[in-house]
Amino acid sequence: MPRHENKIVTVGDENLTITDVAEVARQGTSVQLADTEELLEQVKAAHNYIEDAVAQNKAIYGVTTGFGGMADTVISSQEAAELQNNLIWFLKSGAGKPLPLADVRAAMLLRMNSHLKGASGIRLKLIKRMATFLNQGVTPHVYEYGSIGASGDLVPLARITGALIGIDDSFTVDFQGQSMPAPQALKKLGLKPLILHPKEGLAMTNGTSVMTGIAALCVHDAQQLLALAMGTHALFVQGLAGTNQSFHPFIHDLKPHSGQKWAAATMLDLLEGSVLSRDERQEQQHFEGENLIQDRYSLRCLPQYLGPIVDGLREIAGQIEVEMNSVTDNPLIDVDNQTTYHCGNFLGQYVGVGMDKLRYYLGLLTKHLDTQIALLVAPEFNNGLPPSLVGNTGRKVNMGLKGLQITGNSLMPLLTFFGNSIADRFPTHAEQFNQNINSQGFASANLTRQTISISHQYMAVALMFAVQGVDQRTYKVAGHYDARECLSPTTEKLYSAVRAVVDKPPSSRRPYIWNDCEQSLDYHIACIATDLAQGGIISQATQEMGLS
Ligand SMILES: O=C(O)/C=C/c1ccncc1
Repeated sequence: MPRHENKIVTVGDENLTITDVAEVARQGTSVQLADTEELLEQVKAAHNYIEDAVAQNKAIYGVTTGFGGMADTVISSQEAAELQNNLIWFLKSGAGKPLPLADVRAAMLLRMNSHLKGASGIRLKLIKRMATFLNQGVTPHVYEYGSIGASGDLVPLARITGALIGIDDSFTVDFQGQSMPAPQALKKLGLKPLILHPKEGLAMTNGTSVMTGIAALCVHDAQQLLALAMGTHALFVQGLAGTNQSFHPFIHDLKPHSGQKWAAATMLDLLEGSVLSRDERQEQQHFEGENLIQDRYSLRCLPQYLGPIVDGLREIAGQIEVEMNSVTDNPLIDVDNQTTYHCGNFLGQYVGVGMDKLRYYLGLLTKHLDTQIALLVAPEFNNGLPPSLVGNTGRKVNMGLKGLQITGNSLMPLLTFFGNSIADRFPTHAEQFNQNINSQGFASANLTRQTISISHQYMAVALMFAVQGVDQRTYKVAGHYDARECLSPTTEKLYSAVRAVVDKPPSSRRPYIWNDCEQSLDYHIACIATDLAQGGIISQATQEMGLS
């Protein structure tokens, strides 16, 4: 994992952002606890409240009672610690493949953050242990199935907790790339195994941190995909010799949805200075009836189509940030009033519904790109480009980007399929009817992670079409194939980044794809998709373009 040497994310005093989560989870940025006296006192006071309550045999759910549908069982103060340690055992029931390490890191960061609000009754020692794991690159192995997102992510968080305390060798971790039993990892870190105190097992496991961690990373990636889609559309408009007139502010001030206005203004900026698209902000260019006087809907209605996606994504990002900075266990301890509240903040409904919507938006986003590709390959609609964007038309056996389009066509329906919701499909009898309503937030976040990965593959295909399209439009306009000279200066950055990633420098003599047999398109897709997944050269370009 590349380390962000200079940055440290402080946890506990301010709200964490989605960027903070992405940096800690993926780039190895270090974390530190805010050392505000008041904050740390609050955490200690909540734990003391629990210790006192147990000593006095007070009835508190999950502390001196059994769990969930067995909350009618009385637990004595002598058994109160064992109850918590046993919780980790009965929840050791995950299934499937391991979750990506970055997702588990995100989860640990968010669990720390939640506990530092001082309403959970957990020892500072345990919270600090999560920081140590994050900073030392030690990540518990967690399974990808096992949470219904109702009493939070009980099963995945139990794996994390068991590893943090080193309860048994069957709880394993990744220690800087090496798999090992958690107790061995603790030894290497100079830490001793811990026994959970009353409430601590519940405080650790009863929360939305895993699904929210995954969701935060998905939102981060989706924002990047939206930025990239904008840049790619701007290349498509240029490849198709489209107009910028439909993005004129006059139009969008008359239907002023914020996402629509943003999309229109962004397209105008992206196309500024292009000699490939038609600049018709003032008036219509020369028209002789050889083509439609206005562009087809996928170009002309671009802001109206993308607007709800832009606004929707913004809303989801806001909700995920609130969830990230929330306390999500039960019961919650009110130190000031020396009392506890039974509640259900662990229900991950905002994550479930938000991630359902996010996948739906990703499906819509790709469907639109697929439509532009369909225009680009059809001589009837592409304003004079060769069929399937064949490079060397003199070589009759060349079929151009036919296979590439089919690959894109195989991915797009998958993405709209994944746009189906899961939050509305829940097990009706979960946990003795106690968790009889549940969010499926974890499943929804996991499905979204898969959708993001397919979207990266799709986006690679779209970018390859965009590059070939603008090269061929350049030839029509300027008699050579080096699109850098004709593109708007902003979109030139994206174009050049793609050419760099596939290691095919632009040339005035040939477009990106000339003869079919001269490159492996599957290899190019893989190079671009990997660059996108890693936030590489192409993401840097969208940042320089002011898109992300
Ligand atoms: O009802 C709750 O608040 C929690 C339920 C639960 C069930 C199983 N394990 C841990 C917590």
